[in-house]
Amino acid sequence: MQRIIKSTNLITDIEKTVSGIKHDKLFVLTDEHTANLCFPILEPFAAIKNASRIVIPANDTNKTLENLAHIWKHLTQNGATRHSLLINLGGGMITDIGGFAAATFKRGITYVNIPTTLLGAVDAAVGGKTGINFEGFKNEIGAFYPAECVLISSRFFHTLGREDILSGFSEMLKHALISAEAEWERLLAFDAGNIDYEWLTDAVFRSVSIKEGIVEKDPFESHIRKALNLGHTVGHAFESFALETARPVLHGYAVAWGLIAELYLSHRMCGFPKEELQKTVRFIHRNYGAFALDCDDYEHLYDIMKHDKKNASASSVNFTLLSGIGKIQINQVAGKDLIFQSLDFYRDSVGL
Ligand SMILES: NC(=O)c1ccc[n+]([C@@H]2O[C@H](COP(=O)([O-])OP(=O)(O)OC[C@H]3O[C@@H](n4cnc5c(N)ncnc54)[C@H](O)[C@@H]3O)[C@@H](O)[C@H]2O)c1
Ligand SMILES: O=C(O)C(=O)C[C@@H](O)[C@H](O)[C@H](O)COP(=O)(O)O
Ligand SMILES: [Zn+2]
Repeated sequence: MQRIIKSTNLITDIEKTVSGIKHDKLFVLTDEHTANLCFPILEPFAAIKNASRIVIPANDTNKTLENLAHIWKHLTQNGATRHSLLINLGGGMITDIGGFAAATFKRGITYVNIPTTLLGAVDAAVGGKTGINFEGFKNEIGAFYPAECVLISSRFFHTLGREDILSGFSEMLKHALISAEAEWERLLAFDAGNIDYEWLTDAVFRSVSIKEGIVEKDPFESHIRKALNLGHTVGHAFESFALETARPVLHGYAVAWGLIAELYLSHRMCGFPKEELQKTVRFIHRNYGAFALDCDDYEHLYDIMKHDKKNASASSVNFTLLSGIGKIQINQVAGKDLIFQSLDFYRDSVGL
C-alpha cells in the first residue's frame, strides 16, 4: 500500500521522504502555475533546487498524449534511468499525467505525489489511478501505478481560487456520501465564501482516509472501489461533452452535477431518501450553478456514457448508486429512459 503522509511540516517531511527513497537523479514535474506558486514553497529543501525541472501547460485540456511525450522526452534527454525519482507537484492533472509517465518510462520508475489542489489532496494523488484523456474521453489511457508516497499538506490551498476549492470539495462530498451521514451533514455546512482553513484541513484528512480505506480493500477496482466513481458516469459524460464543445468545465464541477443525476437514479432504483437527495441537490445548485444542456443532447451524452470503464458490455451503462448515505450499491444498470429522466431531473434542479 502506498504511504500517505498527512503533513504538518512540509519541508521536514519532504526531506525525509526523498532521502528515504534511493535514487540517482531527481526530476520535478509541475504545470506553469504550480511552477510559480508551489515550487518556491519547497525551495528550502536544497535537493529540490538542483532537480531537473519539467514544466507543462496547465489544466485538464493538457492531460494529453503530446504532454506525456514531452515528459518522456525530457526524461530521456536528461539522463533519467530506471533508478530516477519523479516528484509530481501539482493538481490532479499533474499527478495523473506524471504518474502515467512514471508508470511507462523504462517500464516504471518511482514517483512521489505532492498534491497542490484540494482535489489532488483528497482524491487524485491517492490510490494509483494514472492516465491521460484521449479521443475526447476522460482517462481513456492509463494504468494503476501508485506513488511510493503521497505527501499531503494544506499549505498550498491558500492560493487556490474559489472554483478550485469547490471543485475539490465535490469529491469530498462524494466521499461523505459513500461513507457516513455525520460527515455529509458536516460538509453541507461548508461556506466557500468564508473558508476556515483549519476546519478544511481536518476535513481533508478525514476525506483522504475514506478513499485510502476503500483503495486498500480493492486497489484495481474489481468491486468496492467502484464506489469512488459515484457521480462520475454522468459527470465524465458532461466533462467530455464540455471539452468537445470547447467550454471545458472543472472535473469537480462535472462530478457535482453528475451527483445530482446519479442520486436521482439512486432514489428511483435503490430508494435513496428524498430529503437527503433534496438537501444535496440544493447545496450543489447553490455552489456550482449549472452546466447548460438541453434534451437534444441526451442521445450524445448517453453514447459517451457507453464508454464508461465500469460497463460490463458496450451496450449497457453501469452506475454506482446508493440506497442511503454510506449504503453503496455497485453494478447498477440503468436503462436509457431512466437515464434520460435523470437528466431531466438535473436540468429541473439547476433551473435549466
Ligand atoms: N487519479 C484519480 O484518482 C483522480 C481523481 C480525481 C480527479 N482526477 C483528475 O484530476 C484532474 C483535476 O484535478 P485538479 O482539479 O487538481 O486540476 P488541475 O491539476 O488542472 O488544477 C487546477 C488548476 O489549479 C492550478 N493550481 C494547482 N495548484 C495550485 C495552487 N496551490 N494554487 C493556485 N493554483 C493552483 C493548476 O495550475 C490548474 O490551473 C482531472 O484531470 C481529473 O480527471 C484524477
Ligand atoms: O480513485 C478512483 O477510483 C476514482 O474513481 C476517483 C475519481 O474521483 C477519479 O475522477 C477517477 O480518475 C475516475 O476514474 P475513471 O476510472 O472513471 O476514469
Ligand atoms: Zn473524480
